[in-house]
Amino acid sequence: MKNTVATLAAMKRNGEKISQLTCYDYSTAKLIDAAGINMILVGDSLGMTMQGYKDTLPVTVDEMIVYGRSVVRGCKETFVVVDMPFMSYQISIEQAMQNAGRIMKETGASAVKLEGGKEVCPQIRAITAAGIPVVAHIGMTPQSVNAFGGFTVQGKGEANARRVLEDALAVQEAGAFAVTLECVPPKLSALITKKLDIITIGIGASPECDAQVLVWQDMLGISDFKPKFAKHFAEVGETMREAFRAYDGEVKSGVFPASEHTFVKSDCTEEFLASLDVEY
Ligand SMILES: Nc1nc(=O)c2c([nH]1)NC[C@@H]1CN(c3ccc(C(=O)N[C@@H](CCC(=O)O)C(=O)O)cc3)CN21
Ligand SMILES: CC(C)C(=O)C(=O)O
Ligand SMILES: [Mg+2]
Repeated sequence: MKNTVATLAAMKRNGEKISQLTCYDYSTAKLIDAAGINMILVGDSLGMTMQGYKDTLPVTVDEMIVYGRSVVRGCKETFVVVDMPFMSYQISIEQAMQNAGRIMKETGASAVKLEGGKEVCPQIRAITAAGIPVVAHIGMTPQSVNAFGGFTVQGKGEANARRVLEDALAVQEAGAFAVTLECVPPKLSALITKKLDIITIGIGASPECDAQVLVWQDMLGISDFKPKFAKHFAEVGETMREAFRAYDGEVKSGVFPASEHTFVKSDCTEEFLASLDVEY
């Protein structure tokens, strides 16, 4: 079944959990789509996982579009959300709409996501008014890493908890159809999930959230990144390292390629090859 804003909202109403993974390429998108994952996030975390930056700030709209359209081509049923990168929506409503429009037109995604609470509600209102579904993202918003002084848990203490709840209510009121709660403590994110009609998507949050998201390299043990929430569902990184070592060994020992990996049937006879006498 194709996932849409309507089917996802119905899942929340029926108390069914929603799965989301990040993804940045076509081959992985096909695997995620075939597994029945409801949503993909083409996250600006690609600046770290795919490009090796220390944070997400250098990522551009053009880059999000290249990765985003690759993922969309791999999805038949999964709902694709693309992150708006740092400084592509903060400057003005006009800038936010222009970039959200470009992302939708040039990737074929079904929604955009942007970080922030009350301060980005004018942008959320304008983008949704243009018919573009918006996912908000509150709590630990990685594009503010320099303001936070690190990727640290937000919503600690009563004043911060109140602010996170107010942000959640504000983005819902502004028209977001879902909100990501990143590193928001469990009781607070459970309360937000109860209070909101829109979908809450947890990462390092509560199992009570309507949806959960993880970075795909983290859940497969491929990244060197191990925050508390990054459960490994397989050790694919170790499997890859072993396969690379095996390949290296077989190339160097001459075991690979074997005759079944070569085009034996298309070959010329040895007599003919011996008769070749070509000069430059
Ligand atoms: N590979 C990857 N996975 C992610 O989940 C992810 C990214 N990259 N890049 C963008 C953001 C950054 N994120 C982060 C980064 C670090 C922590 C972290 O180290 N958290 C500490 C808690 C710190 C505290 O106690 O305040 C932890 O121990 O989990 C969490 C989320 C989540 N996102
Ligand atoms: C970690 C998730 C929520 C994200 O925003 C990203 O992958 O960029
Ligand atoms: Mg992001």
